[in-house]
Amino acid sequence: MARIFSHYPITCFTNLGFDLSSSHRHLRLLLFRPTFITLSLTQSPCKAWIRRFVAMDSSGTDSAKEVHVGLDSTTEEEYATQSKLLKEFINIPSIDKAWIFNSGSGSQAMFAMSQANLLANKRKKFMLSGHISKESNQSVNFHWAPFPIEMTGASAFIPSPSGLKLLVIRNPENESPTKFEIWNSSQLEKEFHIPQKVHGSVYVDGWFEGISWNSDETRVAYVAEEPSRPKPTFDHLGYYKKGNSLEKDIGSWKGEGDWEEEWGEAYAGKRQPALFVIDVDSGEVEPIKGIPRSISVGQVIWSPNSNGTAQYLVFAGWLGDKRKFGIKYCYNRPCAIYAIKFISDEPKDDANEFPIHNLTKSISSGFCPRFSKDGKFLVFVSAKSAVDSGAHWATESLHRIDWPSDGKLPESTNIVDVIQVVNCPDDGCFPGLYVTGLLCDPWLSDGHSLILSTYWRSCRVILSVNLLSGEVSRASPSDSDDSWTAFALDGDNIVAVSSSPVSVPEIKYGKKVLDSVGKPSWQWSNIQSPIRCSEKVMSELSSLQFKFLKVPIIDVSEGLAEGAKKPIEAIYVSSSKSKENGKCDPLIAVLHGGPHSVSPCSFSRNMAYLSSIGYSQLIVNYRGSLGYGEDALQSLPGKVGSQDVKDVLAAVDYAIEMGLADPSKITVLGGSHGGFLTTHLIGQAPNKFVAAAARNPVCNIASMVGITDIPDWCFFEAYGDQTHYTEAPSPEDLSRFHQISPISHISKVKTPTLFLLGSQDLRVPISNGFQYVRALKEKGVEVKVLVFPNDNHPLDRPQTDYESFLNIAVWFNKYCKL
Ligand SMILES: CC(=O)N[C@@H](C)C(=O)N[C@@H](C)C(=O)O
Repeated sequence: MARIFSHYPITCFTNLGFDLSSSHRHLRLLLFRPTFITLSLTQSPCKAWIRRFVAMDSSGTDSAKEVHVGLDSTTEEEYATQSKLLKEFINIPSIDKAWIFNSGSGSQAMFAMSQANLLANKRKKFMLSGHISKESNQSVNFHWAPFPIEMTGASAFIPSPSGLKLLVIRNPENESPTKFEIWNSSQLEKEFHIPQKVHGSVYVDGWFEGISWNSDETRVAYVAEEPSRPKPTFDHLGYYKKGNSLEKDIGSWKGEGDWEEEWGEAYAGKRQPALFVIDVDSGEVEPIKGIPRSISVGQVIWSPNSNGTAQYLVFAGWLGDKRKFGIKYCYNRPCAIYAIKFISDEPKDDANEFPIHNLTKSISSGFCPRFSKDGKFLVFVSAKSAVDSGAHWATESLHRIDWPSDGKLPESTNIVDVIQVVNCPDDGCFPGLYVTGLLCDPWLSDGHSLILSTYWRSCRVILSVNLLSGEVSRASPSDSDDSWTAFALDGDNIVAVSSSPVSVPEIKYGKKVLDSVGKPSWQWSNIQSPIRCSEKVMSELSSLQFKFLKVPIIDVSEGLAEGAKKPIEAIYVSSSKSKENGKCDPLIAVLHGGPHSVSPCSFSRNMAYLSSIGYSQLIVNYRGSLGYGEDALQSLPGKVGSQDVKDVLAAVDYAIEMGLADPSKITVLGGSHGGFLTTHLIGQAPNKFVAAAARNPVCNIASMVGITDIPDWCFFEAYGDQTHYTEAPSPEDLSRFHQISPISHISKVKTPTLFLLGSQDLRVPISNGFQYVRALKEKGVEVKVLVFPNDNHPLDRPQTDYESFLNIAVWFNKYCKL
């Protein structure tokens, strides 16, 4: 729940959504079904809240505004109406993961899905399974189980390679033990409780996360928080007690001890990721020794278990010895693939540590290791372009190491390039690799081709990559404008999910076929969707359409690399209904963060909701975005606040010229670097936008640099190289940071702006937004601020997400007069 600059909660969420239908004298909060609480506004906390809310909902001083009670009845009515529609969109589930199991009678699919639970402010997790049958006419049918099964409370599900066992991990919310459950096809076989003194929560963050069964299904290797480190203890007199312990003891108290670096945003309070192996029969947990503490371990897998050869644990390791910068969204943190020998029956004492091998010494980044099915190759992704340049994300490469058949690792490994960084893709050609990870088992039956999902311009596509030849071919349909993600393989067939801004995620089944020269392609069939939306949502979506706009760039400055001179891409989403007098709907310019990220052409509940209430969208992938090759991406650093702003303005002007936007009804919305652009645009183009909404925006890099978890980002994006970085910025640095920040254009701003801020944000700390807000208030610009006390950078907890987009809708409606 948000705070609107006050200590009093303003909204009450129910399983029905949000209702603030009150008269001027009473605020009515709708609780579970028939229960209403009527709070008299003469009661002090509520009154104080209303007073502050009004103050921030308008410009200037707050003194005289207190006579009004928060919202007028029309606005309240609007919140009530909007909340009902938004709730229908928010209810749409997501498909998060999938597994395929093969048995004699065909394949069985299991889908992990989730849905917002507003009241609990969590996502409800559930599992839906189905039988895949291939009909004689080549069509494919999924026979779904009648109902999904709720799985809330489970942090991870990891089926064993044979599909006969399922490991369920339940991380605790407090200092309780972590639970490991081993299920067979009909019941719980074993349950182990791993106390905090052994390790903390298992990492299930999609970054360090790695949970891997060995081939004979007797052990699981995984990454978990190392045990708590002992803290200094003081007795009741305050005297230091020798021999620190972890135990709590009446009559003594714990100090804090030495501060330790953490991995920044999203990792606050998380202890160092370390490697463990559990024996699934006895429950015995073995911490893997011999890995220096300077390496944060992640993404562990087992090496092939060939007869008589040594078995290794292979993992990615990030160096965090000197300084840990924020790692979330930051692929530029140096990392390598390591291997350490695992010998289970050796006596485990410290003398028996095995050396750790760095397999990727010759390049600055290696992660996501995967062994080919026959164990001959080890494949991994590299973000060396990001590490070497300093961009937080850049075009990636894919590499291969031939794994020694005798299990003896050589002193130095030969790394073969499979996919190289693409600088300037030819039109319509592969633009380079942009993956966040690989499937657990990405292999086709030929043993040397793998399936992956990557950004390709504004779309996500599925590729097949031949590891031997480096040939890359598109497995998802090349004539589709939707975004496609591979979820699992059923032999050589692909189970995927596709979506677009105007269509909810759908499951697709791609059957591999060979052409006359033996080249594979995939024939795609629709699978009856497990995602059912309300009729209202379906009808709203059916009246929407989208297309790609190719927008010529306006500043072809000298020295610009070839790939940075090409038109940028924007996705235009609009209603397909024809308008009276050919009038345009109001438009939202939608700007992603990063800046080295991308807005893919895929479904977003919130954005679909905004479309359904009558907004067109112009989703701009300005230069610097992923998916367009390295030249375009690297053209932005050193020019942020200028080149990216010009690109967005070019896209908006292009939409106006094409008759797609009414210049008097254009709004702008963005978060983080997208919020940097939003606040830049209202300063640099003060007459262009009638309203703006900024989510955790970067407003002043000069004040952010000292407190963000990624100060290196500030230098890199400001100067375009890594040479200027220092922990102690000079006055010249600060002056440059100020000059390229939205705050330097504050005097020109007039656009009413909504701010959505998370108090726990370590990436763009809340003070950055506040400073800008206060400066706007000082000038009398209309602002509204929602603060989410328990949210960090993404503002994506269900209640926060819901309240944010409800307010964005009402805010934009106010200025676009819908
Ligand atoms: C690298 C990074 O986190 N940059 C932030 C300023 C930002 O824009 N973040 C992106 C990823 C976001 O969308 O939040």
